[in-house]
Amino acid sequence: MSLEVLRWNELADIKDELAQRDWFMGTSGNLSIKVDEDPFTFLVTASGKDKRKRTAEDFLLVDCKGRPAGETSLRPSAETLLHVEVYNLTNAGCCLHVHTVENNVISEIYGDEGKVVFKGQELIKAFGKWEQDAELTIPIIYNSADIPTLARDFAVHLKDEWGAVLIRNHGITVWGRNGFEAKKILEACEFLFRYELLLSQYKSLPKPYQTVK
Ligand SMILES: CSCCC(=O)C(=O)COP(=O)(O)O
Ligand SMILES: [Zn+2]
Repeated sequence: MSLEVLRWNELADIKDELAQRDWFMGTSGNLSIKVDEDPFTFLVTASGKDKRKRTAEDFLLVDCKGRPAGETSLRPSAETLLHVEVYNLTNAGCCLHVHTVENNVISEIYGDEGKVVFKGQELIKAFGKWEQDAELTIPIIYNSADIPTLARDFAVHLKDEWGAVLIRNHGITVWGRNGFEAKKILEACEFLFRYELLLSQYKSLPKPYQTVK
């Protein structure tokens, strides 16, 4: 089996899992996985598809600038430039972008601060943060409609080989050294977002309802 087919199947499996969680509402989201270093190529989702379906036209191979690497009628994701930045600036092997209600609400609540910080949460260990008082900071960037501008703002936060950036009222983009790691980070982020929202709802209840009987 060629490396491209191997990576295709890996990304298709990740896509199926994220689809089962209903993380591709209204054709939103895009995924990519590195295939080769020389010449540099990666597979990226075709734009505007229903990502809950598994078809032979789900992904296309693109080059280091996000242009189709061969003859195809498929259009790479409109947000391919963000994936290009990930592979250009980090050692990542996979990049995932999803829109969920939870990541959008968190990005709006903390948007003016430009970041959301998590502390005292077991799941920040998914980011390799194992120290007692470790903090996880997820940057939040402005959702520029101009994709090159969005990609430039996003690229500022590409320091490590894994990480996450929220795009305000748009979604989250995560990356990792491989598909397993990127998915782990995405799941951890969505857990933390849901926890934060549930906890703030609970805290807003009048005192008697806060008492667990
Ligand atoms: C209908 S969602 C708007 C575009 C977007 O944010 C997205 O994630 C999906 O775009 P793509 O071109 O990758 O299908
Ligand atoms: Zn998007």
